[in-house]
Amino acid sequence: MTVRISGITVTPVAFHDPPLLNATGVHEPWALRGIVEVSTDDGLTGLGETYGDEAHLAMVRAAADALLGTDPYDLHRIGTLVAECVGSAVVTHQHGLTGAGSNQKTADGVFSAFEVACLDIQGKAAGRPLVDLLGGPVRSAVPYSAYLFYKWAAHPGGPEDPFGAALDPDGIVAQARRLVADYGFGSIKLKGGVFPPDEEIAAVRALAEAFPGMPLRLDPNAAWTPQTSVRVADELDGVLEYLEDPTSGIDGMAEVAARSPMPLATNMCVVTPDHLPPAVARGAIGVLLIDHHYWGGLRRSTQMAALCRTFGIELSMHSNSHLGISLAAMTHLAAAVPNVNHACDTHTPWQNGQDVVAAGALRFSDGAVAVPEAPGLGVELDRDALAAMHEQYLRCGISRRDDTAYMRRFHPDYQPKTRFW
Ligand SMILES: O=C([O-])C(=O)C[C@H](O)[C@@H](O)C(=O)[O-]
Ligand SMILES: [Mg+2]
Repeated sequence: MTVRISGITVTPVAFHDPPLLNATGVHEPWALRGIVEVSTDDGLTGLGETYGDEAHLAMVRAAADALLGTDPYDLHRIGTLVAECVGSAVVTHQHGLTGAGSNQKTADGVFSAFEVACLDIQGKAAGRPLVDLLGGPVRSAVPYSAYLFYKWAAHPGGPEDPFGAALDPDGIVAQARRLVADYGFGSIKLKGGVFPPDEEIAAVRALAEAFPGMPLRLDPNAAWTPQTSVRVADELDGVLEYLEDPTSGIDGMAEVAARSPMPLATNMCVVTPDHLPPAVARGAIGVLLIDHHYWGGLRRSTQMAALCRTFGIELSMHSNSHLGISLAAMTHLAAAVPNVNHACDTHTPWQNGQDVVAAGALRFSDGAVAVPEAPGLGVELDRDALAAMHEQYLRCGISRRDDTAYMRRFHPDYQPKTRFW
């Protein structure tokens, strides 16, 4: 029986984002995403979620046109058509928090949204949850970590958000208490690279005291030199389960890893398959934070996971600001991969209930999300919410995430922090 893709819509959306601080600046008041709906001539629709920056969306739209008439089971052909559309283009995320841009990463990022939607269709056609297309579940619920951010109480000129300020160890511990109480998280990640390393060490120590025995991570997004990274690693020996991207580049990470008491993790220096051989050869990383949005979808992520297992690299999962389609995809993926042995990152709490998917399919219990059992991704679009968030996109005045430019509106001399301390 032949099935063909008969329609694809790409809808940019915007949702409120708190003023979360990182090594490149501060989150703008709106986070952008692209929602992809792929429909087939036999009446099924699959969902995908991707980045919302204009340049990326232009490529997603161009690829969407090229995919009409293709078979949603023929993911190799879809990959080829996407690569042809992308050509030699390189789209980079201005914030740089997910490492350098490349042509491969650009094509993989466009492909991913369609791959997830096609797998959603395949699952619906088979009457099976998506996880079954990835080899079946090795866990019935996926643990996520409390993702802490230093933050302002409010966007300048705006109302205070429900999370309040977190600018010192007390604020960070209070934020952690709130997230752990509300979601039941059993691991904690602090986004660092905001304050001098000693202040962030103090915050991690305060977390260790407040949550004895809880796995902790610190991620300064390469804000430190290798020398500083080694010092911080030494000071936090026995406190961190892993240290994420303390410095930049495979060489820099390898230099730190050789002297660090805990494993180093990355979502910055290994971001396409060609980075893995040198990272393995140099012993640069112990944990990879996989992210299907830029690793070319869910199946390619499972292939990377298998490679990592071969080389003794453990897995966690990376997250940018996202909505429920992504959370569902991340949950199916992590449920199907045996060596996701650390709680995954998610920005979900920072959405504060905003979503394009109907409530109910994705719930946190004891810090974990149960794998949806309905066919495909197991989530349905809330069309009213989608329309409202699209309106927000049209009115928000942001078409590309730029944490540095936003920070400079309030601190004109601000410099992003790469190997700064
Ligand atoms: O390195 C990471 O874990 C991230 O890139 C996560 C996010 O991009 C986070 O840093 C953010 O949104 O500010
Ligand atoms: Mg990171």
